[in-house]
Amino acid sequence: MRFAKGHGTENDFVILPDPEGGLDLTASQVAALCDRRAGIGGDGVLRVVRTKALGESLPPGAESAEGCEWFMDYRNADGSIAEMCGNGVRVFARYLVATGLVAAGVFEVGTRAGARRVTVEDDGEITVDMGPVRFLGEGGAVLADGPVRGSRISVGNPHLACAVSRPVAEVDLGRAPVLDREAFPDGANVEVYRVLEPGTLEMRVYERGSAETRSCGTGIVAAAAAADAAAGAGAPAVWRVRVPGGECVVTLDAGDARLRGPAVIVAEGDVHLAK
Ligand SMILES: N[C@@H](CCC[C@H](N)C(=O)O)C(=O)O
Repeated sequence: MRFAKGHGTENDFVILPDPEGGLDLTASQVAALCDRRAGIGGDGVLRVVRTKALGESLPPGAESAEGCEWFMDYRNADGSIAEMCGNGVRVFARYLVATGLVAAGVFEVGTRAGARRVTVEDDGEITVDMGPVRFLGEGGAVLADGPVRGSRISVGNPHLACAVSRPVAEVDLGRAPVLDREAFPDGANVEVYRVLEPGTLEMRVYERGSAETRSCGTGIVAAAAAADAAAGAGAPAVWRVRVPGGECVVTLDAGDARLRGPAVIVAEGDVHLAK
């Protein structure tokens, strides 16, 4: 099977072109592909499929994806399915353009959270209109080195964005955060962030289904939105978010968010899928 490998601020993905939807990708095949020793290695898999060829109906709320030519079938490294992946959409868009499947400019990508508009910027960076950012109240988690509290936020997928007062490098994300199952029935991605100056923050994330990653687009948006809300009147609305893998820019606009940053394809080849 052909594959490509790409990343957005070092959130890395195995890309599987399956335009006509013939591939019945199992969770164990995804986990084998994402294995960093026995496989290609990645935080997730992006299956590139025509929306018309999808062998499944779209979840409620994702109807707007029906009009998109291309659908990002996103899987976490453990094989679980997630509604949205902000860096994944940017890498997916880069792949579509690099392979000539779509002309550069502005186009839409279908996801399980609905259609997402993508802009290929003149400098090569990719901006995604991430849709609405929904605040769902407060929540908490227990990390390896203690409890944290923050905002429960949906960016299509669930997040808990927690402000911390120490450098994020000092937070122990070596173990899966323990979440309150009632507040997070589907689990959550947990971000720890610290505002460095108005409009700039640093963030690390423990992703549902993928453990700690070096960046997470939806998590970057969730952290920026939480910081912006905490800043109150006169908040910057544009946030530079530094993550271990680089930096992205989030623009918050009337409840919606745009995410801008680099996305690159680094390899392509053939891979044997596990049985
Ligand atoms: N890395 C992604 C988020 C991927 C999905 C997440 N792990 C989940 O299960 O919700 C991003 O860039 O947004």
